Amino acid sequence: MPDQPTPLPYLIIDFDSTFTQVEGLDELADIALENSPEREKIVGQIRALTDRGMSGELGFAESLKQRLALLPARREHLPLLVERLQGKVSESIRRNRSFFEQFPGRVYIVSSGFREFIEPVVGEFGIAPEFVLANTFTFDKDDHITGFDPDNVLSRDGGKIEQLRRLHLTGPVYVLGDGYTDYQMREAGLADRFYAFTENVARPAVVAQADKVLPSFDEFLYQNKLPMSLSYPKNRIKVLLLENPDPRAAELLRQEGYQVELVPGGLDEDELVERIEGVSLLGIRSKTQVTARVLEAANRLIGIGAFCIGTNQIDLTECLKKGVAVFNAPFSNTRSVVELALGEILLLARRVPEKNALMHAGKWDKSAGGAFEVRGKKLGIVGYGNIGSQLSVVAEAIGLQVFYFDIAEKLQLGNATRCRTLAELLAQADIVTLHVDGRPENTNLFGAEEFARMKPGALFLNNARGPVVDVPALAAALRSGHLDGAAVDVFPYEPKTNDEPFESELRGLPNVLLTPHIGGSTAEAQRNIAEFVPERLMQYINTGNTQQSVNFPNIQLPEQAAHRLMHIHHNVPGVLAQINQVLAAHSVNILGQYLKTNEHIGYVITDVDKQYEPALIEKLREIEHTIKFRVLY
Ligand SMILES: NC(=O)C1=CN([C@@H]2O[C@H](COP(=O)(O)OP(=O)(O)OC[C@H]3O[C@@H](n4cnc5c(N)ncnc54)[C@H](O)[C@@H]3O)[C@@H](O)[C@H]2O)C=CC1
Ligand SMILES: O=C(O)CCC(=O)C(=O)O
Repeated sequence: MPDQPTPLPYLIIDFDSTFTQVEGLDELADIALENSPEREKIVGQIRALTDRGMSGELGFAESLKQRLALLPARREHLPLLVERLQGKVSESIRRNRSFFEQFPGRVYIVSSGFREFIEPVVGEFGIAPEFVLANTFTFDKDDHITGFDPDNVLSRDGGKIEQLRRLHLTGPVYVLGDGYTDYQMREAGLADRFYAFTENVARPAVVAQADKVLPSFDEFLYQNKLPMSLSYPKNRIKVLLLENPDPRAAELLRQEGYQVELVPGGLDEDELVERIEGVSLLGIRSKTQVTARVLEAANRLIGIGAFCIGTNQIDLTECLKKGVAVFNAPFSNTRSVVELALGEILLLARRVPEKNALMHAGKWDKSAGGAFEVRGKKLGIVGYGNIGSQLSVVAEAIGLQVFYFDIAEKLQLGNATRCRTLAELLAQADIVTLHVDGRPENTNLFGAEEFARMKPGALFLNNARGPVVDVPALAAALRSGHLDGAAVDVFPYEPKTNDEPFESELRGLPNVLLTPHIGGSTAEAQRNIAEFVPERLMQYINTGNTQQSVNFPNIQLPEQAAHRLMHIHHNVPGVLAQINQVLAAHSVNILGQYLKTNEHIGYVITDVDKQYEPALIEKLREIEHTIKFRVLY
């Protein structure tokens, strides 16, 4: 946050759809009509009248009169309404409650809504009744709401203007609101600025008149260098999402208040270099290469979300050196890949790819030649991680004997047999399936030599990564008849978009199933990923939690009523000591401190007393070997 607070101007804040997320009268109608068959219809009519009044399409007094005529509400409904509105205070206003408490006497609520429900809601924020200027209801002897007090200036057209005039405020006056009547105070020359508040509703006619548009109250505080609960407004955080992750991802990130931009398909290095400036969070899938050059151009990048398992497309070490945390979805699509592999094994064993092609060409070839049951056959799994081991379990359930080879020590599941070398596995497996990761050392893990070691007539599957297999060698093994079939989902080069043609030596070979990298492309997997990855990114931004980051030291942090400072530095001796010296020199009390390092960086989270001088932040930033420093809250 900028550190020099300016004197607070008078703030005139609207209530309905600004201070709260909703319109009070719409909610009152909803409550009053709870058991009425007409509820939906009447609430809809009231909403439409509210909108027409707010956008300036219908005179305000007329809109209010027509709404109240439709409203069958009673005094007893008001406490219910207040309770509902207290739960619907705008998010950014709610989180900055202490701001309102700090500046009594500077904030007025000027509303054409009703005092009966506004006062108790804003009162919780320290705004006293004399700073609430609003209409009042009239009631009949049976406590039905009959209308509004016509002597109240706010019930008339131009009422807010007259009300503000009567306040005789001296000094700058800023108006924050979502409606045309809020803008009119500025138009009448009574306010210095009109801020269109769009967190809940953005009315084009109102936005067009605004001096500034506020997607959140944090943005107002930030622009005016006023104290705020967040260190940085969320609406300033730009997210770039590539390769079409499930729409739920953008929805969650937008709900958080971030600006989200979507680019269908992937971007090549040059294109990404051009687009990455100003981006705080980048979301990709398996295609986009995040290289050192891209990271060099990424001047604001904080985190990368890989909406997939594999992260070999990202230069993880360079990310570390730039202080960029990377998160993936390590098991959201595991089951989908396993199901595809199992299906492929069964189809290849029955030569379905070949029979299917013949049938489509009008050829009836009923024969058992080359077809076999998988029961009792040996399945060799190379890479016994999440996918490999899950496949092991389901493959055993249909009678396959499982053998596996992994470079790491792995828990043996069910009756699976561990092979000590790849050669041992290849010599006995009837079907070989790859589930290794795409680390550079795995490039061409399978070439002519490995295929030659496989049993004649064996089947081969690659659902892992394209570069792991030497495709010309695989094609040769299939053409020669040494291998009986293959299923391949991943390729050394994959088209960037669905419009680009697919080229491969494997095209046209019999009993070869080719799929366009869809191992994880199921509704379930994509939805799981779209929830998992944004959650990790948001947690990192909000709390510094790096649990499950693929490159950062993993720290799971407790919640603390404090200021939280995040410091990422090159892993050299003495940085923690320097941080603590700076804190001590500013008499700041440390409430909690968490440090983890890896070979490249040190990651320190420090929770400190609420009170500190802005100069402290500058000093922490200046510490030698600092890569990134952020005040989280
Ligand atoms: N086709 C698709 O759409 C999808 C493909 N994948 C690919 O599948 C890979 C595996 O996924 P998970 O099982 O979740 O990863 P994982 O990290 O849990 O398992 C990978 C295993 O391979 C082992 N390994 C690495 N190199 C090896 C080698 N040379 N020889 C033997 N073992 C080796 C590792 O020790 C590890 O146990 C991912 O990295 C990704 O590349 C993942 C999801 C979808
Ligand atoms: O669905 C994708 O884009 C990639 C899936 C994949 O290969 C992975 O999760 O690693």
